[in-house]
Amino acid sequence: MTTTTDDLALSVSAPSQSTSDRRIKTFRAIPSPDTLRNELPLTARRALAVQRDRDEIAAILAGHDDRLIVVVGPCSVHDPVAALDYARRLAPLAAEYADRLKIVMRVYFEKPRTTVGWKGLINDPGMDETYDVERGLRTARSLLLDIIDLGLPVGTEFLEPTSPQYIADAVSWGAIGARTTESQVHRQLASGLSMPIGFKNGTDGNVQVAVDGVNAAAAPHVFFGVDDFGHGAVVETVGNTDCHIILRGGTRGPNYDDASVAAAVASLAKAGVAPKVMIDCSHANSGKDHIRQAEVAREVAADVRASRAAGEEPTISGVMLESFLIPGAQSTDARPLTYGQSVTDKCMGWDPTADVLAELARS
Ligand SMILES: O=C[C@H](O)[C@H](O)COP(=O)(O)O
Ligand SMILES: C=C(OP(=O)(O)O)C(=O)O
Repeated sequence: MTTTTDDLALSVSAPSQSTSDRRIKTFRAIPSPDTLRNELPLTARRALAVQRDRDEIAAILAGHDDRLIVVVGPCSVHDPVAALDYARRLAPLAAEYADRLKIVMRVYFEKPRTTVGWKGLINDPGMDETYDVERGLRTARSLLLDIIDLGLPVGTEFLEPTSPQYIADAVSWGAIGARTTESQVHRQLASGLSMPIGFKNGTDGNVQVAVDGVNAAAAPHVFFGVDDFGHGAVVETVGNTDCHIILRGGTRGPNYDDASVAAAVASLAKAGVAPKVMIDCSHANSGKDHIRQAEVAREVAADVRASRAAGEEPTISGVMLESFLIPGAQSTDARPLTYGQSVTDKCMGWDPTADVLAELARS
């Protein structure tokens, strides 16, 4: 290659200008998934429990088990002590209603934001913008193991495409959120995840994007990822046929009424997907009003009861509730923080949660 006078002039005026990483402040190394999993092992006993729970959830979604899946717990985990305290209250109810409900604790470590905000315990465990992701991953994994030891299956939203490598072995059910349900990256991810996955409808209420997500995740994919040792890798998946949609309402209002559920089932049938739906009683279905969540859950319970009484197989196979020890929500900036209260969306308190679980069990 010949060097021109222009090249020479450029190299003198800007000798070390790189075109890459112009907006990156730092890269910080973190342990590989393999290192963290060895440090906090799932163990054979817990792995058996996770596999049994995944199988039971998949059987409910396939219509082979007529229990109702109930994903219940805080909007987000910020304090592992309070989350474990919640799990200790939930575990006896999960055992008591086990013949009618499959209770899964909502243990959400990654929060998708409408614009900006705290992104969850893995991203910033101190909620102080120190972003100690290594501590976040360790705390998250350790909490999952403790909850499994109480006999509860764990459900979480998968948001970062590489974080599942650190925790997914301990998760029995997963969600792809309303803000990422249309994302190819998340559909590919779901196609390789080992547990049933629910796709939320879009924030605008578009259900078709969730149906498309279920269909896309059922197919095999090849994409960029990270292997167990943290090395860049090409990932090939076999596809995940245990996926379903979650109706969470949208900007035009709730979508858990009979007509909306029937329309969603018709879209699923048209796409050749099993007509199984989970209703999120929170978010746009409750207008983000935590007190309204209980009413939504009661209406869903009545619907399930009515279809059973009519001898029909209910299309609603699950519900989701955002619930914590103390009702409502507080700011992430509050100091001191109120123990057991959400720092993201408003949650139902413990007592109404226990009442709703009893009602769902009766349905
Ligand atoms: O479930 C939690 C929130 O609704 C979601 O993360 C969006 O939060 P935001 O609108 O407060 O950013
Ligand atoms: C972020 C959540 O919900 P959605 O994606 O429906 O907004 C959530 O369930 O925490």
